[in-house]
Amino acid sequence: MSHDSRTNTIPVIDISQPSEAVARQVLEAASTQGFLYIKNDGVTIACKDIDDMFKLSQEFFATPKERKAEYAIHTEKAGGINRGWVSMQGESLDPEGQKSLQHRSPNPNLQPLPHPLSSHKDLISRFQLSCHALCTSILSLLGTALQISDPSYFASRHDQSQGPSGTIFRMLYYPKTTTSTSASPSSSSGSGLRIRAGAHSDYGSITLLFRLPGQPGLELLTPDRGWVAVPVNPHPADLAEPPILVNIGDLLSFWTNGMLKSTVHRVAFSEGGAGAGAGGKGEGEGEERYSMAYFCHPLDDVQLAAVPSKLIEDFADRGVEELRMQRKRLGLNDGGEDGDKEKVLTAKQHLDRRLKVTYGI
Ligand SMILES: O=C(O)CCC(=O)C(=O)O
Ligand SMILES: [Fe+2]
Repeated sequence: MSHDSRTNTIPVIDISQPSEAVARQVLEAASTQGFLYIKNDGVTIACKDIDDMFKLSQEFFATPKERKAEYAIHTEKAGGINRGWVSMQGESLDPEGQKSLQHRSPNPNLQPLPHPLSSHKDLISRFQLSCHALCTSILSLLGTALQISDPSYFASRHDQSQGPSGTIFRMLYYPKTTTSTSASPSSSSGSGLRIRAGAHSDYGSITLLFRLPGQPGLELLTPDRGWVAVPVNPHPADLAEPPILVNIGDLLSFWTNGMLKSTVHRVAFSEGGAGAGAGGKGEGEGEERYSMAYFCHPLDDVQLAAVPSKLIEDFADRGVEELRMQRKRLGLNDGGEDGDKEKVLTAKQHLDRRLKVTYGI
């Protein structure tokens, strides 16, 4: 498996005019690669808000470490479990330096936020709500394409006005690495590759990922071609704005008998430059990197029973082995620690299991 500039064929889908044909395109990508791009129409999520959020993130991560540490993850000041500032090596999937701030989301009454975020609550709320609106559109298209009798089956179970959920918005910063960290055996592949976020799949239903042109590094694991780079903008000549990258998380995979794919991905930089350089003109310079991820989760008490869709029922036999492997990879016993194979988990129980594996809490 070599690290090179092979790209993949993740489609860019325009969902601004939703139709059954568009829904089928979304399902096709979600059930094969587990990744798709949504053309950024600038309406659901304002381009200026994305730019302003990145500027805010850069300002935040530039503040002194002691200031950020006051809002450390899981502390009361930062809003409790799975909220707050994560420094280097705070996560098990984080071998060489990724820093992040986790927001409970979307929430107009934002958790206590550190400077300078505390002065930009309107922007942060608006951005998170617009992310959620995009997730809702994607979930509705999936419901349509799966021919569920209620096409809003997924979307309504993610209606955040109906109760708490595990939805998290995360601002990420990968600092420039130093010589000493690059020598670390856990983080270097020995082939000039630095792993900045270890191989993992996401916990939730769907994730929206925002990256900056010139800062690639994301790779997904394909069954036939190994690690493949995911460019920030796959068609820079046609798309003035990078499309929004969407990936399916574990939960939507479990929920659909493995029909939708929760694909393993990582962030890796080659020595002397970020990413595999596969993302178009100007990419591959510098090692510092910022990204933002919106991890959309269903309401805590949603039961993750198989979705009432003929397509999913028909898929059940094929998905069995895949789901078994996925549970194993995630450190989840078959049926859970309580050994109850048939038990239907709620979204919260599922998230708690993943957090336990990641943070040991
Ligand atoms: O920074 C990135 O591009 C991806 C981060 C990621 O995969 C995650 O936080 O789950
Ligand atoms: Fe991820």
